[in-house]
Amino acid sequence: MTALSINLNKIALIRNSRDTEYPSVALHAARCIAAGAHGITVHPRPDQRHIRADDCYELASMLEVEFNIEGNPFAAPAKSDRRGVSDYPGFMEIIRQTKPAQCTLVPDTNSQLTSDHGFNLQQDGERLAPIIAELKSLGVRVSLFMDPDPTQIRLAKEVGADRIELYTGPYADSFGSQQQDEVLNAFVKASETAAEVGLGLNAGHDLNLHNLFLFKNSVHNLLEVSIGHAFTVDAIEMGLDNCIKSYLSCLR
Ligand SMILES: CC(=O)[C@@H](O)[C@H](O)COP(=O)(O)O
Ligand SMILES: NCC(=O)COP(=O)(O)O
Repeated sequence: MTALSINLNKIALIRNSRDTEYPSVALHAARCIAAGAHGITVHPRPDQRHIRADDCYELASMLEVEFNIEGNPFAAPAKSDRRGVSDYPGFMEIIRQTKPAQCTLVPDTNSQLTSDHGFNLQQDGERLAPIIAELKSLGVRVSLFMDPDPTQIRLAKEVGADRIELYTGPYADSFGSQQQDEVLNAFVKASETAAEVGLGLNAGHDLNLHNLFLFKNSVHNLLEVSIGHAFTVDAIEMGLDNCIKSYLSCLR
């Protein structure tokens, strides 16, 4: 069965909209796990718009399920602009302090609204290699956020990744349109390439209750999906327990 990892970015976004600790990211993580989630994902960005470094430390101290921290490995330390909120220590420092089960490296710039592309390893592979080596020396599984490009996926193996996470935004955008099958086929071929070179396969971004079942049953050997944006809204509408059950039913 494909593992369901719940991304808590949007819970943190709601919390950060006031000077309060409610909703608690850690408590929400515990509720998701009690309802059946297999793992928790967070994406600390330098502006700490949602997930903060302190959230990562708290989650790392309590989670007994897979913890996946996503982010730009080249993101440098940044001063906090909020009273009472710790500075952002740099992405790699967060990983060194937390040693999560998995780290998903994402090529986001600080100003991006959201993640919207995978790595270009012809451009970034050389400077990623030592980072990947350090992560693996910490005992952290390394996943690279990738577009469904077989050439790039082969390079992901060469630079030492354990897995790739396919960026599923284009699939979600095409879902239900005339372009759906063509776009989905690119992801199927990418999954075949990952399997061929011995990379584990994760996927995420804009997956939801409408498009998840087809994706999961089309690609090969999907080990994990990380879902947050749509999940958060669905949970408001359906209730958390029913929502987790509905997403899990798409993954069986
Ligand atoms: C890498 C990815 O696609 C998402 O995991 C990312 O966390 C989305 O970030 P925002 O929640 O900041 O849009
Ligand atoms: N890696 C994808 C993720 O963690 C959540 O993406 P989304 O469901 O918030 O689009």
